[in-house]
Amino acid sequence: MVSIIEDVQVRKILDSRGNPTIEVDVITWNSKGRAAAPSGASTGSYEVVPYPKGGIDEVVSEMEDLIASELIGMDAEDLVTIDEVLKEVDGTDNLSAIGGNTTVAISMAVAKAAAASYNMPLYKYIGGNLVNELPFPLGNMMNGGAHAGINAPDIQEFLVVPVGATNISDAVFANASVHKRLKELIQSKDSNFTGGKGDEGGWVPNISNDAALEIQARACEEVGDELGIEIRPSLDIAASELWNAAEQKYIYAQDGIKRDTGDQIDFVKDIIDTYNMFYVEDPFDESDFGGFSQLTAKVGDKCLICGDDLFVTNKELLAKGIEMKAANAIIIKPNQIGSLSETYATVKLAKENNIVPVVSHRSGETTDETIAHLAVGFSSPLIKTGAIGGERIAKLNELIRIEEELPNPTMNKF
Ligand SMILES: C=C(OP(=O)(O)O)C(=O)O
Ligand SMILES: [Mg+2]
Repeated sequence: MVSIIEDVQVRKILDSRGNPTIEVDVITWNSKGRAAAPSGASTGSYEVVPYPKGGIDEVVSEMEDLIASELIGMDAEDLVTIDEVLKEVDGTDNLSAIGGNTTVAISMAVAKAAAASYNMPLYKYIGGNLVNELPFPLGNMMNGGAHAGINAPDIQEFLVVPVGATNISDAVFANASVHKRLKELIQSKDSNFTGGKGDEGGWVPNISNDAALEIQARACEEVGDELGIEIRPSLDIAASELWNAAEQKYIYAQDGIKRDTGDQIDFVKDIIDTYNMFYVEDPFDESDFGGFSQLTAKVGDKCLICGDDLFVTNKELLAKGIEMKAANAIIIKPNQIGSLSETYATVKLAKENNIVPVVSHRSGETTDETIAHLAVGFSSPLIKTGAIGGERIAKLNELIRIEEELPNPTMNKF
């Protein structure tokens, strides 16, 4: 079947932070695909540029017709060529002319339109008929750093993974239970706690990093015992946000501590050992492949060390990381690289080299559920998409629906 594109429509919609973001409809002769782009707050320096200088308004008012005229008549199934045409229309190295959020929303909407023209869900269109694995959800429990206000911990994300869950429904409800338990535990430690949440729905406590690590571990243990499901703590340190290049130190403002790279290696290793961490993301600055390599050599046999700002979903940066043995996991955020076909190429390279691909949301999200389909379609062992909040549960609930549709669903393996 040929899924000829008949129209491309671009609009400005709200994201979860109340900022404008882009939504695209791609219409073929027999189907429609819709996708919206997310946005980051702790973005990596080597991500593509999300929008042209004039922002989304410039895309909607000046570029919609240009983009549509290029794509109309093309086959939505030929995503690689479509993504190349979008890059040619942009004409820059970093997609700054039409914006990586513009190209990624179009790219995802094209794939969804192609899938819909076969009456097929996106995960099946990408992963094939035999795909049957659900990702374990990395649930966001407490927020600090760039995703929270002052007095919050410096570590950006305190996460949990219900590694003992045998189905996605138990897994997402286990995460929600830990989130509830943590509210009680924070209240007992922090008399100023108002119940405030960060950008990704985690609580924002006014406590030290150590205190947050302790209650995170306690909540995992208590809820895990109650449910009979092993739940392991995890972190996104987002260390690029803490790195002060002039001082060559990581600044932990909440704790009043500065750490050089050697101290940071010891600090993170100690946390991994003490709390039996399952996963630690961005423990070093985005330029410090060496620090990543040293830590991975020490703890990579028992903990996933994941690069987010380090790799920005970029195949070349991942190749460098593979060469240097810098990490054993990679965050996959399609809008960091600007197209679904390049996202796929990065996932493929990761899998070929036993690097765990972790499909992820951004801190600014919409109710778009595409990444749930990508995680299943790519057979990604993990998905990072929050635990509660409308824009987060849009993905989690979609995973529950996908599990129901699959003939022999099973949780993924690591
Ligand atoms: C989701 C994250 O945050 P942001 O979207 O702000 O980059 C992250 O750092 O993993
Ligand atoms: Mg991150």
